[in-house]
Amino acid sequence: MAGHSAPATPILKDELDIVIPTIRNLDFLEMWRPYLQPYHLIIVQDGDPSKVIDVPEGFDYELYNRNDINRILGPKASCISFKDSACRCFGYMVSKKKYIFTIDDDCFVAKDPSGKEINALEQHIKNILSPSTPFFFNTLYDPYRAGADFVRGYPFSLREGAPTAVSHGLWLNIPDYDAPTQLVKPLERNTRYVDAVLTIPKGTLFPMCGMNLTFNRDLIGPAMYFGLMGDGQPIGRYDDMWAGWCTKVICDHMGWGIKTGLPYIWHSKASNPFVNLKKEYNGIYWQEEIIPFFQSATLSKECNTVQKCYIELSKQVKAKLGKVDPYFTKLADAMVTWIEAWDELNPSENAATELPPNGAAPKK
Ligand SMILES: O=c1ccn([C@@H]2O[C@H](COP(=O)(O)OP(=O)(O)O[C@H]3O[C@@H](CO)[C@H](O)[C@H]3O)[C@@H](O)[C@H]2O)c(=O)[nH]1
Ligand SMILES: [Mn+2]
Repeated sequence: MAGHSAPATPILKDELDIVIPTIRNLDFLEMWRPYLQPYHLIIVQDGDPSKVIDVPEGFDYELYNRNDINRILGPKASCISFKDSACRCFGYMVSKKKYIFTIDDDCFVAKDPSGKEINALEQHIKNILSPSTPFFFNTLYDPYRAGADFVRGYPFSLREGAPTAVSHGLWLNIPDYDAPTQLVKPLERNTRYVDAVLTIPKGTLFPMCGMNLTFNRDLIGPAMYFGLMGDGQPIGRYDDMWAGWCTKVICDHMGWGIKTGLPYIWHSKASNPFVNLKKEYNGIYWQEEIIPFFQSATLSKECNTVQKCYIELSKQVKAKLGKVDPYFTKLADAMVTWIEAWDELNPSENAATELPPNGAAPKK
């Protein structure tokens, strides 16, 4: 019949997995159904493995609980956190897809100022498929976005941009504040919708939040280790931060970009600030040492794969942060275990992205 074309295949349908850590339930997926149903879900069930997590009808998924993680990784399961959202990184490891979108189970579809629902995954895909500009700041924000461009004075030699490794989305309603800020501003809600996507400049760290995040797994997957947190650990709620700091140092070294801004999700649930303070206390104190460590971290040109960069970083963590607290020695060892487990589960990807001899950013 004229005029009727087959429904368009959702972009990256077979190249992207959606990773969801959960200790609750997955009812939130009902609101996301129009946007996420075509994609494969990897659900990482935290906490009691005997609890049954119901997945809404019609979603294509695989679900892993702690028994599965222990069975699949054996002793290497020690690097995967228990009773902390950091467990989500197991989903990154078992995925076989090029891209990952990870979202928390208390994040819902937000609306833009016009009242239109935001398809967060669609915006993440636009971000991750278009280049970044880490080497020279474009004052009109994302130059690759329709209706924008590079401004006068922007070097033409840099307008090809760099491969985008990470797309970091934001949150309306409950902002991702630390416990002290939550305690002094319990009623604060983020109502400000900023219509922008920015590349985080090379040499600048940022606080990566894991609740609305997409990354190119083929490029940066091995660096996305959400560090040892939760049960048995002296720190919590710094898993995504740790991954973000390692990832940014490695992206800067490899010549890749990280974007932040659109898309927004609606974050519905404020976790308990007092519980969070107990989890975060050491992190708030230690980060005054951690940040200078990452700001001064250097990687040699022999570090031409993400795995090699990560192992080198783990050695520096042990040497320099091990003095701050024995936890960092344990974390450095867990970083190595993570890479060993990653390479064991992803043997074909071991020939990871290597920087060509001239050091130019690899094309992927
Ligand atoms: O022990 C746990 C606790 C939670 N989860 C799952 O992880 C996400 C985030 O949990 P929650 O929404 O309760 O926590 P927030 O404080 O809002 O999360 C922010 O802090 C980061 C934690 O490091 C998180 O990425 C940020 O968004 C939910 O899906 C819980 O079900 C868990 O698996 N295990
Ligand atoms: Mn939350």
